[in-house]
Amino acid sequence: MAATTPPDNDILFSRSLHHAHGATRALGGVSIGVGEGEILAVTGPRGSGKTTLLRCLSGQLRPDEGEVWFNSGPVHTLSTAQRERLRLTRFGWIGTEPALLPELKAWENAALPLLLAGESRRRARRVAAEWLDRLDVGALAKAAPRSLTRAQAQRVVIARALVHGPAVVFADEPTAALPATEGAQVLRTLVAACRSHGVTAVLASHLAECVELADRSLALVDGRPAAALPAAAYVTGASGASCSLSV
Ligand SMILES: Nc1ncnc2c1ncn2[C@@H]1O[C@H](COP(=O)(O)OP(=O)(O)OP(=O)(O)O)[C@@H](O)[C@H]1O
Repeated sequence: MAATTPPDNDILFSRSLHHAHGATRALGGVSIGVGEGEILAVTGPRGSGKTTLLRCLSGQLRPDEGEVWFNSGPVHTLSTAQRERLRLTRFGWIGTEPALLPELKAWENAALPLLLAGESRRRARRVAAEWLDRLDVGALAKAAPRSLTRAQAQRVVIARALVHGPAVVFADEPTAALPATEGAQVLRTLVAACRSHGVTAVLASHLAECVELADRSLALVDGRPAAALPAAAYVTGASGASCSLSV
């Protein structure tokens, strides 16, 4: 049966996502729509399925069942190579650990998506330097990753996730490996950068501040939206809007 296309106003959309890692169920049916330029916080306790959801939405993982749509095109039916290309050109990814290539300088790490896309080194360096400036680590452009603090390195990772003008950025607990104060600052910088450039963001985070900064939030429990939980356990965003979701 042909899949029905998702609503036009959602840049990212999933329908009834199910996924298991071996015998462990990670997602038990998650349907969600994210509008262009929206910031969505995904919350939930350890093991609730946040990482698996972000990996399915970003095309890293093909769900066992269900659909993922980006820009009205199906992601779940793409080949591995097509999904890799989509990730490289239209998405940005920020993991928990600030993973940088140790043999490259900070600016080269930040410029990687542009260099891989065949941009000239000169232009890639200029654009990467602009992003490092915006993220308050411009002075560290020539630094080796080993000389950076974890918070500085994560800012370089954020620059790398945004440097190629992605449509959607996914961040999986981007501040969990950072000291609390620095983590909150990095999160605020990330959200501000997405907002000022109209980038849609899906942020998994345990920080209450993430929910406050986001437009909407989705709480997961055992791989399912926690819509049935009491209001106090299901926090909505600053706008007061809860996420459009169904199971
Ligand atoms: N590679 C894997 N192999 C086996 N089980 C896995 C794997 N990855 C995740 N799981 C299990 O799937 C469930 C969902 O995990 P997931 O990492 O998506 O949740 P999470 O909310 O991101 O958790 P955390 O906050 O700890 O990162 C958990 O029960 C987890 O143990």
